[in-house]
Amino acid sequence: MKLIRVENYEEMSSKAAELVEQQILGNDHSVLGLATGSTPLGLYENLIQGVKERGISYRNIHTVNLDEYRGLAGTHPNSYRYFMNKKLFGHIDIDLENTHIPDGKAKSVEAECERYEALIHEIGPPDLQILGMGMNGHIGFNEPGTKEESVTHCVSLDPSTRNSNARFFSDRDEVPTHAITMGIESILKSKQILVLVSGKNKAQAVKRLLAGRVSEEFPASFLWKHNRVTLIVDKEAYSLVAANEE
Ligand SMILES: N[C@@H]1[C@@H](O)[C@H](O)[C@@H](COP(=O)(O)O)O[C@@H]1O
Repeated sequence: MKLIRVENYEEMSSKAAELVEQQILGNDHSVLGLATGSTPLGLYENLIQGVKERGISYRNIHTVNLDEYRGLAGTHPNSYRYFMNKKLFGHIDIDLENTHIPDGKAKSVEAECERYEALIHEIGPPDLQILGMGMNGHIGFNEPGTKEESVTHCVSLDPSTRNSNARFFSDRDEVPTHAITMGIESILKSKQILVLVSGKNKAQAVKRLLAGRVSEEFPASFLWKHNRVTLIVDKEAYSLVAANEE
């Protein structure tokens, strides 16, 4: 795992954008794996700037998102489809037809998971997958206990994840109880993975990740099984590791 230590959220976001744009400049037909949550927001702002100021084009780019809440339509303001359209896709020259996110409203969740997993393979595993990390080490919505062999599946969300994501909803009870997520195996198929972690509330998780012990109990630790992972971590998120080094 390649570690890039940066000062703060802004630096993490611009460094990440630099790496994403490098990928696009190297191959303008790249497949990007995208994430939601607060962490990649700064990255997306930088990517939007890249279109306006650096002439980056997404015309031939395809994207696959990691996950979607079960039960929310793409028009729901808390759905990840809505988030992606608002925060990124609506501001860049991407063809929306080339952007993929599981359908939270699909009638049959099993069929939707199968369709989505097949789609990832059809358009190719992402050349570059962006990941955030939950405080309990979840990646996508792969909660502790998820098997390494997991592909796209429906999960019951951990109470801690629902609590933490409640900040996006007007009421905690509105946070969906289930989600569709790419599995650990689906994520590890990506050619390259870029993990972004920022802030004090992730310091414990960064410490656990960098301890290097691979365990189902901490899903992000499976990233040690991939040979092209870059972790960009800011000072606060790295603080507990730094304290140990002193
Ligand atoms: N499903 C998403 C993840 O893809 C995200 O990486 C994580 C961290 O969120 P945040 O970046 O807001 O801390 O939790 C959410 O539940």
